[in-house]
Amino acid sequence: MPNGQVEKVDEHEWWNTIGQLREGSQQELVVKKNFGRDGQNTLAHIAQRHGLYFNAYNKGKTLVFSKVPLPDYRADLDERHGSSQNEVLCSVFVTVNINICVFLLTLCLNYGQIKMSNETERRVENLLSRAQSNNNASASTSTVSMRQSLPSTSTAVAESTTYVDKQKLSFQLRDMQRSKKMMPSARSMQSFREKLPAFKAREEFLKAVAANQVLVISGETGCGKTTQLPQFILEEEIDNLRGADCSIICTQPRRISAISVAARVGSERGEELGETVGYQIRLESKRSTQTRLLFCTTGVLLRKLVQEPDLVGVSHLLVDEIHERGMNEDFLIIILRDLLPRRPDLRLVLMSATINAELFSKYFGDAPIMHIPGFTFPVAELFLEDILEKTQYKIKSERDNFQGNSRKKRLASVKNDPLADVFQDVDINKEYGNYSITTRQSLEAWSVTELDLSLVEGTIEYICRHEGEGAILVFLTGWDEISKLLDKIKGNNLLGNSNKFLVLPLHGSMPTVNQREIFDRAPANMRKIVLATNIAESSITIDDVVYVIDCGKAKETSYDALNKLACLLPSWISKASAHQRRGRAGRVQPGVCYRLYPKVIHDAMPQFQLPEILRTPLQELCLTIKSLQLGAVASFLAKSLQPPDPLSVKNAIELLKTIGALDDLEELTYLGTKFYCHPSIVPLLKFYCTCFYLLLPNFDLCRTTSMYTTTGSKHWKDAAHWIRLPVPGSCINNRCCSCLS
Ligand SMILES: Nc1ncnc2c1ncn2[C@@H]1O[C@H](COP(=O)(O)OP(=O)(O)OP(=O)(O)O)[C@@H](O)[C@H]1O
Repeated sequence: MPNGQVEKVDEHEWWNTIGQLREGSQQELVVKKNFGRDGQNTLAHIAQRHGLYFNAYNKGKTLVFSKVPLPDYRADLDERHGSSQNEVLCSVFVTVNINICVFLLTLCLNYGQIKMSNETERRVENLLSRAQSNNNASASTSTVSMRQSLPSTSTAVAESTTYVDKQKLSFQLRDMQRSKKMMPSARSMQSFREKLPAFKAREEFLKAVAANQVLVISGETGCGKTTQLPQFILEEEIDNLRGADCSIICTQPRRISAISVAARVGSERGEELGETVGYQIRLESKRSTQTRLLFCTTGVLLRKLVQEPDLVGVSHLLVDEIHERGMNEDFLIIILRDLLPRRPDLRLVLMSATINAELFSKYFGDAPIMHIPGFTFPVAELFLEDILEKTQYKIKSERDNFQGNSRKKRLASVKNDPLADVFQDVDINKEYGNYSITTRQSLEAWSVTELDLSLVEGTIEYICRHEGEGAILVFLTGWDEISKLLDKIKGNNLLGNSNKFLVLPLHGSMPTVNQREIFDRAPANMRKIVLATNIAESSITIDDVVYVIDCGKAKETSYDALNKLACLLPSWISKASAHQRRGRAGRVQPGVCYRLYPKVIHDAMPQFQLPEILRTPLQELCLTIKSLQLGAVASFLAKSLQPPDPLSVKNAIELLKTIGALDDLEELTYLGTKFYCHPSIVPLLKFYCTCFYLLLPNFDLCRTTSMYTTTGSKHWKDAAHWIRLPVPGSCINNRCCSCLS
C-alpha cells in the first residue's frame, strides 16, 4: 500500500480480532496500518468497549492494543529510531518550556475537580515525571518523543482534552460508586442483593454479555432480573473505568415499572434518583449528565430510534418483559435485529419469563440463553371453591335456579369462550364432593362472563377480618370495575372506615404522580388496598403487599372478524399472567393469592397470550407503523417474530388508501396522521368528525389512547384512525371522537 493511503476499518472484523486479544494470553497487539483519524477513533472505541488500552504511534501508522496502559511514546515502535537525519534536536530551553506547558495544561484540566482519585494523581505524576525525564534526556541525545507527544493542531488538543476529561469522569464515577457502597444503607442492601438468585449468576452473566452481542435471559419471578442485571453491567463498567463511555438503557413495558425500578436501583446504590440511575417516560424524566443507566418505556425508545436509528452512544440495551409480546416490544425487536450489524459493539440483552425464551433466541440467530431460577417467599393459592368455603359467600344466580342443567344451558349460550366450555363439562357434585352444599350451589350459580364485585368485596372483607397484616392488591379489568368497587367499599360497614383503610385505584390513564402513591406505605394501623388493572402485573414490587386477589381477566384488544371491529373486552388471562399476578405477593414476605375462579379454569388457561400484533386490527397496526415512521408496512411486518398473513396486510393497506388515511405512496394523510390538539379545539375536531360522519356514516375516528393529564391540563394525543362501525354512529369501544367529551 502506498505510504499515506488510508485503509477502511471493518468494524465487525476488528471487534472480533480485538476481542481475541482480550481472551488470549498475549499482552498486546501491534498493527502497522494507517486507518486515518476516524479509523483510529473507531478502533479506540472498540478497544475501550473490550476493556483494553489503545494508542497510536508514528503519526498513526502504528497502532497498539494492550491489556495494560500505554505510554505516549514507545522507542521500540519508533520508525526513526537510529536514523539521525529525521531527528529533531531541541534545546534544553525549548524542552523546559514544553514541559511547563504540559504542567500548566494538566493543572488547568484538574482545576474544579472535587476530589482526585489516587489513580488520577498517579497519572498526573507520571505525566510530569515523564516530562522531567524527557527534559533530562533532551539535554544529551534524542528528543524525538517531544515531537511525538506535542499536539500539532488544535483538533489534537481538543481530542486529548476530551480523552482526559473522560478518564477523569470514569475515575470520578468509580470513586463515587466505591464510597457509596461503603455507606451503611447500601451495605444492608448489598447483603439483601447477594441473596437473590441473580447474584449467583453475576459473573456468568457479565462474561456472556462481553462475549455475545445478543443474550436471552430467562428468569423466573423474583430472581432479580429487572433490578439486578442492568445494575451488574453498570457496576462492572464503572469499576473497570469505562463509566464515562457506558450508557445502558433498560426498557420497561409500562411507565409505572420504569419509575419504580429506577427508584429501587438508585436506592440499592445509595443514590438519589437521577444520579447514575434515572428514568424517562413520556413527558417526564429524571436524569442528569451523570446518568449511565436509564430505565424508559419501550415507547420512548421506539421514538428515540426514529430520531437516532443507530442509537449512537448507547453501549448496552436491555429489553425487559419481552415475553409479554406487546406491540411496541415486537416492533422494537424487529428494529433492533436490523440495527445489530451496524452497531457490532452494542450489547443487547432480552429478558423474559421462562416461557418463550427459545423463540427469541432463534429470532436472533440462536443467541445464547441463560436461565436464572426464581426466588419468592411461599405464596399460598386459594381458588374460587376454597374462597367460597372459607368466606361462606353465596353467589346468587340471576334465575335463582341451582339445577345442574340450567348452569349448562347458561354456559352453552356463552360464545367464543373455550374456558366456559371447560366449566360447562364439570360435574359440580362429583368434582366438588368434598365441599359444602353452599359452596356447590354457589359454583352452580357462578358466572363465567360477569365479575361478581360483591364477591371481590366479600373476599377483601374476609382478609381484613380474619387474616394478618399486609396490603391487598386486587386485579380487575378496567376503570369501570375499579370505580364500582370503590363505591362498594365506601358503602361497606367495615371497609368504608377511612381511618382504617387506605383504598387506592391504579389505572394506566391516571397521572404518574397518583400511580406512584401505591408504593407509599400506609400510615400505622391502616391497611392499604390497591385496586389495579394488569398494569401492576409485572416488574413492580409493592413491598407491603401480602394478599393478591386475582379476578382472572384483563381487557385486551381483540378483533371481531365478523363485524370487522376492534374490541377492547375483558378476556381470560394466560397462565403466565396468572403466575405474574401471584408473584406480586411473596416478594418481601410470605403471601396468599386468592383466585376468584375455579382451579379447573386456571388449569385450562392458555400458557401465554397471543401477541398483541396478532390481536390488533391490521388497519390500526398499519397506522401505528406509519406514525412511528418504521417504513413500508408490509416489509416491516414480514420481519416480525410471528408475521400476520401478508394478504390481510395488503388488504388493510388498500382499505386505508380507499378511506384516505394513506395516500398512494402509502404515506399518512392528514386524516390518518397524528392529531395533537388542545382541549380548546376539541369542539372543532368534533365538528370536523361530524362532517366526515355525514359523508361516510359507517366510519368513525378512533384513538389508540384517549387522554392523559399533565400539569393539570388535558391533551388529546396519539394516532387517530378510522374504524368501520357495524351500525352507523355506534362505537362499542367508547373511544370514538363522538364519545370523547
Ligand atoms: N421496591 C422494592 N422494595 C422492596 N424489595 C424490592 C423492591 N424491588 C425489588 N425488590 C426485591 O428484589 C426482588 C427482585 O426484584 P426484581 O424486580 O428484580 O425481580 P424480577 O426477577 O424482575 O421479577 P419479576 O419478573 O417478577 O418482576 C424482589 O422479589 C424483591 O424481593
